[in-house]
Amino acid sequence: MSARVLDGVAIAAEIKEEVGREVRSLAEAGAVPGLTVVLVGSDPASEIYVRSKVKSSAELGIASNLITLGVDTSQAELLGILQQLNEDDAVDGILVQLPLPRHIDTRAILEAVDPLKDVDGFHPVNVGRLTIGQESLVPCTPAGVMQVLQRSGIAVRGRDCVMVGRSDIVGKPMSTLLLNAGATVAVCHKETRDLREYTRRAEILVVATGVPGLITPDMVAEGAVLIDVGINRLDRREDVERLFPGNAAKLAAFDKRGSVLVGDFAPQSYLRSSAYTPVPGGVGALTIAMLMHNTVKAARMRRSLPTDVLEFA
Ligand SMILES: Nc1nc(=O)c2c([nH]1)NC[C@@H]1CN(c3ccc(C(=O)N[C@@H](CCC(=O)O)C(=O)O)cc3)C=[N+]21
Ligand SMILES: [Mg+2]
Repeated sequence: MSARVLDGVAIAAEIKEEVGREVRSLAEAGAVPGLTVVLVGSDPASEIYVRSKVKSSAELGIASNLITLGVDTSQAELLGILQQLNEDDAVDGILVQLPLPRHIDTRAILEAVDPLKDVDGFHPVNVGRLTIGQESLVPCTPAGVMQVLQRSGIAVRGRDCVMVGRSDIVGKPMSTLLLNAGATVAVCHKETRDLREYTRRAEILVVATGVPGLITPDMVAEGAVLIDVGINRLDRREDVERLFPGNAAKLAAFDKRGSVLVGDFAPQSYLRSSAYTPVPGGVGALTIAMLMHNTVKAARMRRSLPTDVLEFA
């Protein structure tokens, strides 16, 4: 069987186009959506992600603002800034880039964001609303996976789905979304005794562990749909050679840049699938598009405008 590549970049572009239209219609009504991203410290990966969030916002006409704070910013200072942003009527979406420095209590910060401005969907109110199937701001990466499935014509209702990874950011909300969509869902994690026994049953297998090459072909059912949420940067050539034996394209990419991005699936496992999301260019590409979508959705919710006019909620 030859597997279909699920093109995250193309799907993200389609969503961004829709969001751009929604931004223009809000702007015409005098309500330009605003997104503020808060970055504490100077982690190089975080800086890249944050810049690309700000750039995408600008492209779509969202008024974005980046607040960068020193690594030694206190929790109290950060809470003060969030309070100002909560009260600022020009701010529809607030995103505090993670990870935060160790001296800051991440949960306390996430809970200080107004749930109506919580475009990451990490506030307990949004987590709870998602769990009971009420309208909410949904975490961007799992929401992006649902869009990939839907826009690729892959049915979820009644299917056997396995989620590997139980993080609050991906695994838990992803399994909730699949469950709410009518799937049978098993959630596996580091303590799972026989991972393969579960993954081999999956018609849709979603993996978000951060372990490059964790899922090998023997763990994949023939014809399964594979969704790779892992983003791992390899910066040793021997690791690339081990995980991608004979893959000239990956090695060439490594030799050009000194590192490559790889997912949690060993590439040979794609050969058994009916469809899969590549890394890069799969699910990761959706994360920012969904952030843009959530910003528009937040802008509408806060003004009591209907959200069912959006392409999806
Ligand atoms: N509060 C918070 N919210 C987040 O949503 C958040 C965060 N903190 N911290 C870091 C992670 C990571 N993240 C990504 C954004 C874009 C790509 C992305 O565009 N990936 C592309 C390109 C990757 C590349 O080439 O570097 C791809 O996978 O194809 C990936 C990952 C958002 N995060
Ligand atoms: Mg996870």
